[in-house]
Amino acid sequence: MLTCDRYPVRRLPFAEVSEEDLAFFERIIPGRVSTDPCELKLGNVDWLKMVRGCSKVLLRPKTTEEVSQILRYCNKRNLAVNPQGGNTGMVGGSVPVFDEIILSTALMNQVISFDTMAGILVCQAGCILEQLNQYVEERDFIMPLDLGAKGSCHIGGNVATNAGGLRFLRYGSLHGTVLGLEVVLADGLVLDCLTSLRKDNTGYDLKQLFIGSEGTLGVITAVSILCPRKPKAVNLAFLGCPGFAEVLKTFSTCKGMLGEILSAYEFMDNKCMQLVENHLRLSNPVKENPFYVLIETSGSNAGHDEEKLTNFLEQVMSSGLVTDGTVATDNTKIKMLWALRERITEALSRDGYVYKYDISLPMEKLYDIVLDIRSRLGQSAKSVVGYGHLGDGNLHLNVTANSYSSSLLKAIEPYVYEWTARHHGSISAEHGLGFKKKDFIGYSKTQEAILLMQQIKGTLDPKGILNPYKTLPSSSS
Ligand SMILES: O=C(O)CC[C@@H](O)C(=O)O
Ligand SMILES: [Zn+2]
Repeated sequence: MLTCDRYPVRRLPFAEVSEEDLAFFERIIPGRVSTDPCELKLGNVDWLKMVRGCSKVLLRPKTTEEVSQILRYCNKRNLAVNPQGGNTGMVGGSVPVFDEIILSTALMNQVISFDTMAGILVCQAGCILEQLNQYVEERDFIMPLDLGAKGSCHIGGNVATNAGGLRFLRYGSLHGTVLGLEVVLADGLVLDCLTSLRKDNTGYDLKQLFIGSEGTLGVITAVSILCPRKPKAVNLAFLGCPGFAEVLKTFSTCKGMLGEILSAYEFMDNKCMQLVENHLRLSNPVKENPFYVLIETSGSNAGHDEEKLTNFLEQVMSSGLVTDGTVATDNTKIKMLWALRERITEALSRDGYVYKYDISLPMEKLYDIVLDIRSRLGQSAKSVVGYGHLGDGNLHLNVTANSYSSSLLKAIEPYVYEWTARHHGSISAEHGLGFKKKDFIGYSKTQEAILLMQQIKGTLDPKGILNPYKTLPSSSS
């Protein structure tokens, strides 16, 4: 179903792509202008198959200069543009809503430089996260972020959406690790903020505006990012907890006993475990429990880390916070245990139509909303699950049903957002607002803040050609 048929959205008065436009693009990027229906089918739909546009052209620039020429032209012609990276987003931000031109970063995939002393990587926006991680690992570093979608997401898309992921707890947000950006603005101007300095307090830090702006303020073409050293020892513990209170106490114990080597603390409920078992045929490595946690440590001395982890495990097992567990130090088992958590999204999408919520809440309230929604929806939902980045106070609440139903949607929204706002949480912790959540921004931001965002958008993109219908609320709402 087309997005414009499912959702109440009206096409803004942008121009339509003409034969002359296509000829112009062909002159700038010969052989990289696609009107092929099969390629467009892929570029028009998000990977969850929940939003679908009807773009008629997909452009694949290789250089910043090409992006600049394309945007300068589109801005003059009043043609709307949808920047697209790996198209792995969760909120419909990376696909057109109507017939916006798809500007893909897929061919902008070159590493520009790597400073082996400082661990600073400079690369084009279309580099795939997993490939970058391999590249820096060969040089004894790792990327500061890791996501389930690493095999296809682009670093430019990660930065544009301020993706969080599994290493956030240790290495923090991209607002801290991104040192510089090169961005092409709506009128084609190239904004070169691609520095690699750790410290630079000269004026406003403009790059921060583009981190998390979801392609609405400019197209990120290159990124400079600080990479941590590759840890010498990595351990992963997969533990079963009898209740959510124990999940929280285990976290607190873990912070005290493993603080400096802790690199991830993730949780999932038993319903998630059942879904990965049933849909993906993965097996539960521990005895059945209401909750499971994954604790990763990354350090520089295997012996020390093991001793710390053993003491911690003795403590949580003897106090009954954890009833069963398994530990992995070798890569194969580590990957196998991570898959149980990383592949929940995939298992959910095989369960049916998925309603996704990505919420920040005070940690002690994190699971209450799952219980509340589960009892509120009763039999009308197939599964209501909770999992996520507990260490960051970030819950992924997902509801599945056999098919899309507007009455089920009405039972969840805006209830979930009201609940979140009441507890001073965020209605989008790490996935952004995209198309699907933009009209709910008011639950997490004040009117003054939203107005200022609209003014910034108006200054940088006066015609509104960049990723329209995304991030900021539609003027009628
Ligand atoms: O599918 C989701 O809702 C969450 C996806 C991702 O952010 C994760 O942490 O696995
Ligand atoms: Zn997540």
